[in-house]
Amino acid sequence: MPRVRPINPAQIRDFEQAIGRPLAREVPLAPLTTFQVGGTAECLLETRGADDLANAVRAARRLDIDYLLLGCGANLLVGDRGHPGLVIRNSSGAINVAGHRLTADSGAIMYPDVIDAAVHRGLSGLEHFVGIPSTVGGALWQNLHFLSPPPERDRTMFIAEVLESAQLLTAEGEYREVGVDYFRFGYDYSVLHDRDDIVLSATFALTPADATRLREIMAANLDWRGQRHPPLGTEPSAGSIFRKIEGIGAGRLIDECGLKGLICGGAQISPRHANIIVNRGGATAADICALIMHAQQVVSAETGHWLTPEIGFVGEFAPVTRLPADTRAP
Ligand SMILES: NC(=O)C1=CN([C@@H]2O[C@H](COP(=O)(O)OP(=O)(O)OC[C@H]3O[C@@H](n4cnc5c(N)ncnc54)[C@H](OP(=O)(O)O)[C@@H]3O)[C@@H](O)[C@H]2O)C=CC1
Ligand SMILES: C=C(O[C@H]1[C@H](O)[C@@H](CO)O[C@H](OP(=O)(O)OP(=O)(O)OC[C@H]2O[C@@H](n3ccc(=O)[nH]c3=O)[C@H](O)[C@@H]2O)[C@@H]1NC(C)=O)C(=O)O
Repeated sequence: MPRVRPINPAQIRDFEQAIGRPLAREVPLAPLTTFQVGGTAECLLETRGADDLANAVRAARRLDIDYLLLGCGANLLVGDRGHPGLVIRNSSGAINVAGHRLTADSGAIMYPDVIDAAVHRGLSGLEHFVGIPSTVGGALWQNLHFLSPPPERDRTMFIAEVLESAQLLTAEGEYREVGVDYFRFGYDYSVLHDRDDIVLSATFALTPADATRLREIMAANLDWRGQRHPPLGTEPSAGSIFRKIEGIGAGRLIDECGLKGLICGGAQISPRHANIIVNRGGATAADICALIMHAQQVVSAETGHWLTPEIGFVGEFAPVTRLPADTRAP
């Protein structure tokens, strides 16, 4: 992973001048991620709307500042040495509904804010993604997905299916409205993985439906997740650590290798779902990396499958010094 170049005093001064307000300094990033892990951001800006986000990104690019665009921090592990550049926290959260179309800023929170706004008006298409931490921008980046409603639960539903258009600040610095094809969506993939485009807002084309039925689907999906995944409120995590292995299951492989419950410092392979690592309190990024590497080595040796991380690693990492102990806890 490329090193983050520290932001220098001249860049800070010029950036503050460009956006017209001071940056927050030495901001702990752990509380801004669902893992609750990681060091500090040298500088942090909270955006105040889609225009503000675009201005901030344009200024960072013009001044050659290394920046991280942070949504809910739900799919990231921040290194213990933090981010020595600029973190732009996307807090642009406007949501508008007109007819069956919902338009939201990219920093709007999918659940509860965006999903509730749709369901409240009896609009179907987003209710499947209840309980998954994500901003609208993060949802497009990873093609947010969940299983189709019960009783069938026979396919995976993707946010791409209801996306109509999005406003981007492109890698080339242009403002552009694009349709769904632009994103080349796949499983856990969009073109945003390979291009430095920034999503400013998105419009979803939804379908009128009975709000009671939508709420039933939401309740069933929350129940499904509650039974299988460790609760985020008490067991912080970043969801699935490793990419899906179609037809086999990354979680199943780790489970079959007997690694559930394995502890390293404050981190643990969840006893509930083997593809999720939880922060039991005081976990460091190094603890989590040690468990990731250990699971990769054991699963490779025992099954021949190589587990590829699905989460993003951001900032600067300290070396892994502590190895997983063969202690298990429920
Ligand atoms: N199914 C599940 O149970 C879970 C799913 N997830 C998924 O993880 C994602 C988490 O979203 P979120 O917390 O908001 O994202 P994060 O804050 O975790 O950011 C992840 C990456 O998304 C990219 N990104 C975020 N916002 C934008 C934007 N406006 N424009 C372009 N790229 C952007 C950035 O990539 P870059 O650095 O390349 O610019 C960033 O590094 C969701 O897609 C969610 O589906 C997470 C946990 C559980
Ligand atoms: C949690 C995430 O997404 C989830 C998403 O919520 C659900 C529902 O759509 O489907 C996927 O979970 P999953 O549990 O099916 O994925 P895997 O970890 O590969 O597990 C596959 C299968 O292995 C089995 N399994 C799982 C865990 C375990 O401890 N033991 C076990 O045997 C289960 O039968 C499971 O169904 C997504 N995970 C991945 C890696 O794609 C995330 O992206 O962070």
